[in-house]
Amino acid sequence: MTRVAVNGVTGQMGGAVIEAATDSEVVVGFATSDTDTVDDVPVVHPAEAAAALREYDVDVVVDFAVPNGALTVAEACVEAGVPMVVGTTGFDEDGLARLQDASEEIPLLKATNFSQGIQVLQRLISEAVGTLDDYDLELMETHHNRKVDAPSGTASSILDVIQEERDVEPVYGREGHAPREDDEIGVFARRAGDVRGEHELVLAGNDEVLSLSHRAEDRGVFAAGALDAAAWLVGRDSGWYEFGDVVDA
Ligand SMILES: NC(=O)C1=CN([C@@H]2O[C@H](COP(=O)(O)OP(=O)(O)OC[C@H]3O[C@@H](n4cnc5c(N)ncnc54)[C@H](OP(=O)(O)O)[C@@H]3O)[C@@H](O)[C@H]2O)C=CC1
Ligand SMILES: O=C(O)C1=N[C@H](C(=O)O)C[C@H](O)C1
Repeated sequence: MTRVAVNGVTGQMGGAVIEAATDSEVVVGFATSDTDTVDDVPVVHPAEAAAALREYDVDVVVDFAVPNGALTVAEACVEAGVPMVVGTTGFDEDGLARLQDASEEIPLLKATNFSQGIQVLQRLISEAVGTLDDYDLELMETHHNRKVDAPSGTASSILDVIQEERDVEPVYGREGHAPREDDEIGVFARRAGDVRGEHELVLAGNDEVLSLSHRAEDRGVFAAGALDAAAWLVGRDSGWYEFGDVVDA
């Protein structure tokens, strides 16, 4: 069985990963709060992560935490020579560059969304935006009221896919008094209740509206995808990998 360490083990996704780990074993977790165990998994402070990776003979780290915490543990993975799957979202440019640096030393797979449906949605969006090349585009996402980063990592990735096809300028949370420009894309983030994650792209023009959307119904879908990615990553060469590499394999 693959021996997994979970960064952010006390969080919503940390719990989902422990629950989904049936073909692998979660042997240790990292979090900053003063907690000894989560579901019998020992919890270690991220500052001690490198030693814990060796002590618990960890094969791979699965991370769903916060950007600073992910970067601390990425450095520990480099020190201990352990591959890392990064699910945390909301990195700034400097954080992304530090992850890239880590990927020169260890196999590192980063995805803003570990559901297979989002992989397919991104391909459909690429085709639709390329084909309906003069339609207005508007991107919406909805998440639970505890989510701290906006727009979601997934929405940012979808925007990247769109910008590969069209030169559009994002307008975040439009307000005020101004005509819509042809080259703009409205991007909207809603936070309410316990919504697991909804993303929708609307394409409108020529007397029609096309809507492409995805809804995650349980965090288990992300946890299962991340664990698949973790098992796939063990034994790979150092480098930067994406979830598409796993799904297409
Ligand atoms: N890629 C994907 O498919 C998905 C990505 N996500 C992303 O995963 C991340 C976590 O989401 P979620 O579980 O809902 O969030 P939570 O707030 O529930 O959990 C965050 C976790 O991070 C821990 N944490 C905080 N600071 C640090 C630190 N410095 N080092 C290590 N751990 C730390 C918290 O514990 P403590 O306070 O005890 O340290 C907690 O365990 C978010 O960025 C979210 O966007 C979520 C779902 C799917
Ligand atoms: O915080 C979440 O919950 C989620 N975060 C990811 C994101 O920012 O896109 C993935 C998913 O939508 C759930």
